[in-house]
Amino acid sequence: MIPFRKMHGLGNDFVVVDDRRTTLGVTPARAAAAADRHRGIGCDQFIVLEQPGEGADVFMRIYNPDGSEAEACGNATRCIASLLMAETGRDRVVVRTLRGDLPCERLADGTISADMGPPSLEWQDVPLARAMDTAHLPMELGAVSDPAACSMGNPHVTFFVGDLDGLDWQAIGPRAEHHALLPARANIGFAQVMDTDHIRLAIWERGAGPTLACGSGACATLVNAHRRGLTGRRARIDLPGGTLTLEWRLDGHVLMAGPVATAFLGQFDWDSLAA
Ligand SMILES: N[C@H](CCC[C@H](N)C(=O)O)C(=O)O
Repeated sequence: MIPFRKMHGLGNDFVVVDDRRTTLGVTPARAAAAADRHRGIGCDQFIVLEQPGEGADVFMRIYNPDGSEAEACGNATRCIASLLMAETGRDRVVVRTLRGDLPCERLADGTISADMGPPSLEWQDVPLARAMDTAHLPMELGAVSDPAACSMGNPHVTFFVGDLDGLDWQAIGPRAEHHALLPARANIGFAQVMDTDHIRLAIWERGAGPTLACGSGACATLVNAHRRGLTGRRARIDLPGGTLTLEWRLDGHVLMAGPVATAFLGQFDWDSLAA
């Protein structure tokens, strides 16, 4: 049997397996089977801990429920950082991901902060299908249009909307995710700017659909809101599952802080998931 830990940040939930001293045989299909909420354990992302090599405390691999691999996941970064902090007794750890090394810190109030690195604002880096200004994409989908895009290692598109509650964003999300301008698909944010330091945000995640929160999406939203002159460099971002505190530092790095939790521990085997 394979032991796992079920964790979440603001209800963005993860199955975490530790493959640092074992070879569990994780494949995209197996990760997808474990993430299935009806036939598996169920989660927004399936997280595999691996040996990092020099310079980091752990390598974190991230699978979406459709089996695709994500380069970044802000909430899982914070969850895994808290695990490593408990393991090492330290209040600072470095989580290595496909996106790079992300330094994390336990703050005085017990929340976990992650340095998600600088965004990429070039169209090739998002990536977009052709050269354009990433602050204004020629994309119109029913009630929403003119989004901004950036990469936090993974691709994000942000629509700024007047009234989030009145918007059927779950219908627009999958159409935007698969839009022809987005060759690697993208995570799609719907942001209502309440004030220059306060945003309400709903996210349609690439490969996962609607989630209660998305950390990298919150980072991208602050970046895009500031580029559009809608907010300052710090904001509280309210997601369906709770609140994240964001700062786009002057050195370009985006910092994101919020709570993490372990819901339960369990065990499973690949064969019963495949049934
Ligand atoms: N929930 C994650 C993001 C997962 C991103 C994934 N859906 C992708 O394909 O990029 C977060 O907290 O940042």
